[in-house]
Amino acid sequence: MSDCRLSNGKINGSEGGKTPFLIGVAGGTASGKSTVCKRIMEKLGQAEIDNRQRQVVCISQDSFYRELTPSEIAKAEKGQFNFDHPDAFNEKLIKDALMDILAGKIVQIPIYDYKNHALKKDEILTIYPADVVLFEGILVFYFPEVRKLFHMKLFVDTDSDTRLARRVPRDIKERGRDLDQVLNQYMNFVKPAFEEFCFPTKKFADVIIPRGADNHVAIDLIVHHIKDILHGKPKKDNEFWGNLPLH
Ligand SMILES: Nc1ncnc2c1ncn2[C@@H]1O[C@H](COP(=O)(O)OP(=O)(O)O)[C@@H](O)[C@H]1O
Ligand SMILES: Nc1ccn([C@@H]2O[C@H](COP(=O)(O)O)[C@@H](O)[C@H]2O)c(=O)n1
Repeated sequence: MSDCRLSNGKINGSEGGKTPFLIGVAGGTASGKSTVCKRIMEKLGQAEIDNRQRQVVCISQDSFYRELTPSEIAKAEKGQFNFDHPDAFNEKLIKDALMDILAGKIVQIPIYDYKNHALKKDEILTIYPADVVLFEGILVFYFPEVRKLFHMKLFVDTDSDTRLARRVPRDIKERGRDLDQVLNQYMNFVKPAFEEFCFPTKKFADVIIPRGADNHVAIDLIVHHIKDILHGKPKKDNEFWGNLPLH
């Protein structure tokens, strides 16, 4: 394996492995994107499998937040930085990583630390060549150059009250925030950016999943489709799905 280190510490190595089926999973904050991906992996019996042996892996777009300047970090600590704007992400690194994954290379992805608004220094996720790669995040369909890389696009469509009701306790318990900070950030940045940048990308989805992980029918259908791919059935775009929302 030959390695090259990218600017955010990612190391990409050429393995000449298989080209995975790349699935994008978009949706608003706390819509259930990660939970949907987890359910898909569980139903495929992939959740407990060693990273190296996995046929299905999941990557978060949050691993590609760009590094902040000290003054931006100071703003972020007060809930005054816009993490929901496309400029908060490093589009080039997203594209490079996905292209490397599609080329069957071993790719190392940093893990994001929401408490410090930065990538973790001591933790990295190694993505070995897999059959299916899920890439989830609020703006995974926003950048055209990234969007065109997906073989299949899912949009998790959960109503905004439910999303806010989930985000508040999650950000307080898991992301080190207080109530005022979460609500101010939501009203000033998260909600307007969802309307301007995330929601309009729903039209690019092949499959819309209302209610997220509660939608067992949609998840079962997606899993069925992935199993067909893993068992070598042809993987043509929209072969099965058309452009139907799965109500
Ligand atoms: N169907 C569900 N029912 C109840 N809680 C849920 C459901 N889906 C997700 N959650 C919870 O909501 C929060 C956000 O879910 P998550 O999957 O992390 O969303 P996202 O990845 O879109 O931000 C988490 O605390 C998760 O446990
Ligand atoms: N330092 C950060 C980075 C991101 N966020 C928020 O995370 C949301 C995206 O993650 P989801 O799991 O909710 O999809 C996004 O809405 C950002 O506002 C943050 O608060 N702090």
